[in-house]
Amino acid sequence: MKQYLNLCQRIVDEGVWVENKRTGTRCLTVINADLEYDVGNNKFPMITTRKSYYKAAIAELLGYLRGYDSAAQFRDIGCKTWDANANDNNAWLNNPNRKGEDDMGRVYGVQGRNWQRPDGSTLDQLAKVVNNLKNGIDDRGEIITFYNPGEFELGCLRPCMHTHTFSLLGDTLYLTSYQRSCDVPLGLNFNQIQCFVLLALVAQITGHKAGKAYHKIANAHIYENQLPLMRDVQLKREPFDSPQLNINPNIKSLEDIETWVTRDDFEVVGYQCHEPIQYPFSV
Ligand SMILES: Nc1nc(=O)c2c([nH]1)NC[C@@H]1CN(c3ccc(C(=O)N[C@@H](CCC(=O)O)C(=O)O)cc3)CN21
Ligand SMILES: O=c1ccn([C@H]2C[C@H](O)[C@@H](COP(=O)(O)O)O2)c(=O)[nH]1
Repeated sequence: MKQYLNLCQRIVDEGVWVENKRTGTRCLTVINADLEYDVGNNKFPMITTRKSYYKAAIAELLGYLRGYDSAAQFRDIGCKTWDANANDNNAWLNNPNRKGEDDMGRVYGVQGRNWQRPDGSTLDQLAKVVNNLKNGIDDRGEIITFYNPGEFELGCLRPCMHTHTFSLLGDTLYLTSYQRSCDVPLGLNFNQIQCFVLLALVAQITGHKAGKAYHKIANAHIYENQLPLMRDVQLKREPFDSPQLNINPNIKSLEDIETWVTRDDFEVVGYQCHEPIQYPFSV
């Protein structure tokens, strides 16, 4: 939690104002942040200086792992975070590739599970990585990337946390995740949880111990309309100790994740937090 607050404070102290055309709201911005999460010792990186809706963050990750392409699918599993980008952004509403209400297009999990090859066949990046890791193989390219510049115009938003690299050292699995753009008050609260859960889940279904998850962010920002709440409210609070995350031990395969796992297979114990803060969201 301290590393999160340090990043927030760094943006407040050293950030530079950058105009943003897509949302029309300028952002206080820093470049480069390195965060790490101790998954092996189950220190769940949930924000404690405000209430964190961790189940929605986990549901969003489950949707990515299943290759969802519609905000309605995300809503059905308990996550409303894609409603605005699918239905309220003018550039996407006017894009002829949008297939109607709730369509997100070829973003995130679509690329992860259904990457299109030039010959028309598709590639399942996640299945390849899980199969290799299950067999103790790390070919130094156990990478899942959602970043497909050739198909940006087919999706509502370019992926933010775009690439995940898994590494095996003996029987311990590590994760390095890359993020190009980070809304620190809103998005990072979700992204920290997702890095942690992605490593914990993949370690569980491939039969390895989880080590650390490393999270590398290029552009980390606070939108101008979020700044007073961050600077004058959230940053004035003292954090509590990290809680722990219990994952249903019956989750044993990628197929389990695809078929029956829900956000209720994840339970946090020992979570103490301050009052909720509702940050404005820029579409
Ligand atoms: N401007 C912006 N920031 C983001 O963080 C973001 C996007 N856009 N677009 C794509 C996804 C959607 N994400 C979101 C969207 C909404 C919340 C949000 O409203 N969170 C609230 C409540 C969540 C709930 O009740 O389930 C929060 O207080 O954390 C979080 C992440 C992350 N991404
Ligand atoms: O997982 C996510 C998804 C999105 N974000 C934030 C980062 C930016 O504030 C916006 C995306 O806007 P771009 O103009 O495409 O950079 O969404 C996030 O923090 N985490």
